[in-house]
Amino acid sequence: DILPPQLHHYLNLIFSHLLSAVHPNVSILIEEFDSSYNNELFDAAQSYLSSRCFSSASVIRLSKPKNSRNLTFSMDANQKLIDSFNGVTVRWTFRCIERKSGSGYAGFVRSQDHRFFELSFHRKHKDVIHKDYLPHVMEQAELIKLKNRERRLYTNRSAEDDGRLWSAVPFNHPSTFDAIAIDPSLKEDIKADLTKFVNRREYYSRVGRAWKRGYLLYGPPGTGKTSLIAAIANFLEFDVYDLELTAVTSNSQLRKLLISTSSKSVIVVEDIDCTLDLSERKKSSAEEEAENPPPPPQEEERNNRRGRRRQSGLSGSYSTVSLSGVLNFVDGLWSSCGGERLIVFTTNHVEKLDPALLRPGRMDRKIHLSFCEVEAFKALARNYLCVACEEGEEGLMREVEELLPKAKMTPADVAEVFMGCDDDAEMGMRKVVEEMKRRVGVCEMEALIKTECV
Ligand SMILES: Nc1ncnc2c1ncn2[C@@H]1O[C@H](COP(=O)(O)OP(=O)(O)OP(=O)(O)O)[C@@H](O)[C@H]1O
Repeated sequence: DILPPQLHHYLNLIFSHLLSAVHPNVSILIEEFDSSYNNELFDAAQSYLSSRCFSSASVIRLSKPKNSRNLTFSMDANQKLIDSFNGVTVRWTFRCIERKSGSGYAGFVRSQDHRFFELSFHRKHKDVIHKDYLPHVMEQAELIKLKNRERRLYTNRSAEDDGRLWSAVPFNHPSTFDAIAIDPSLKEDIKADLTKFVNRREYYSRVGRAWKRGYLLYGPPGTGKTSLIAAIANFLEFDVYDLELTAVTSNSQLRKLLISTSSKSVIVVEDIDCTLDLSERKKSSAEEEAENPPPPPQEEERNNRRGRRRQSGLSGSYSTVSLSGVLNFVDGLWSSCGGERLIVFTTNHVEKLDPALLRPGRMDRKIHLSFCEVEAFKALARNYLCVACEEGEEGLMREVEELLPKAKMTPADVAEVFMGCDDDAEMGMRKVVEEMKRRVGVCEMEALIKTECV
């Protein structure tokens, strides 16, 4: 207190010079989680170092994620790795500290371990590290990611168990547009729509809209809704996020889930009518918000518990997410982080859905998938039996054409019959005609009983 400020300043300078002479190195800590979300720099460092650790580290962890094509190298705890960049030498250390109790986010218990990288270098290189080296690490990691890119299927169903928002497995669904049996013109129309969508980055930015598109697929079970989603993801080479609304405990958790999705992804909510309570669907979202203001923290926690109970099947099966939460999701405010996303809802009962959900801008395309028609049948016969219906099996094909409209067979029903006949095309066609006749017979019998009752 008695020293004049100028002297203070000089003494400080002298001490810091002395300190840097004794401890010339500084460290940057890069933690796995940044408050609530995955720290992208940690992920980048992990990818970057995995490419280097094979040649430099003395102990390496090697793993092969289930169904993945690639091997993953990673550093063991407290393992050190020396890297150099433009003549600057840096030292990376991987640290893993076991936590006593997990601290949660969004109601989850996070992984018990506190994992982070420690990057050490001489303090005179601070600027190079900050301005050049770290961007270089991010860039290299991006290249590695592109090279090893494996599309992933994310789900929030069991993610809670390992403390994450989403758990992921490689996405290897074999469905393609070639294998999907739907009206050929509808197929071409969907492909053109998707291609146009992914090529319109500039357009969406110019008109000030989130770069997202909403599809609703509706129709009876077994008409190919799930198969079409997989075909779309394969066509666009997008990841898939399978969002189970009944496992989402609140609107705020829904937001967190959506914000953590990556660009170039398809976000799927299957059977939306079964997962969202639409009993008050005639209310506008504003009315609903007025009636259900955001709950106080204790209430939110109660809702979370209720959500967990629902998940475990103890009470009902609907999500605690409200219609307005889902409408906000479809409106895409959360996707302000950029990047294209396709949102797909499926339902077997389109009539149960709130008109607010269906309006253009929310659901841009409504695609009806229905019972098997002639073109779809021919496509299935080609795929499953290698039969070109135009040439062979003409007699049976004529019967199929006659019976198909009355038999109400879904593509799944037809595929099931064909699957049972291995590669025997004639048997496949005969069996499918028999099945159609049986169904038409049942329909006629039911109609007869109905008229007799009347
Ligand atoms: N249009 C189709 N083209 C080719 N295969 C189909 C088609 N529809 C159904 N299938 C076959 O039937 C199986 C079930 O279809 P899928 O699960 O896609 O139907 P869905 O409409 O999603 O049914 P649900 O409403 O019960 O979920 C698929 O594995 C696929 O082999």
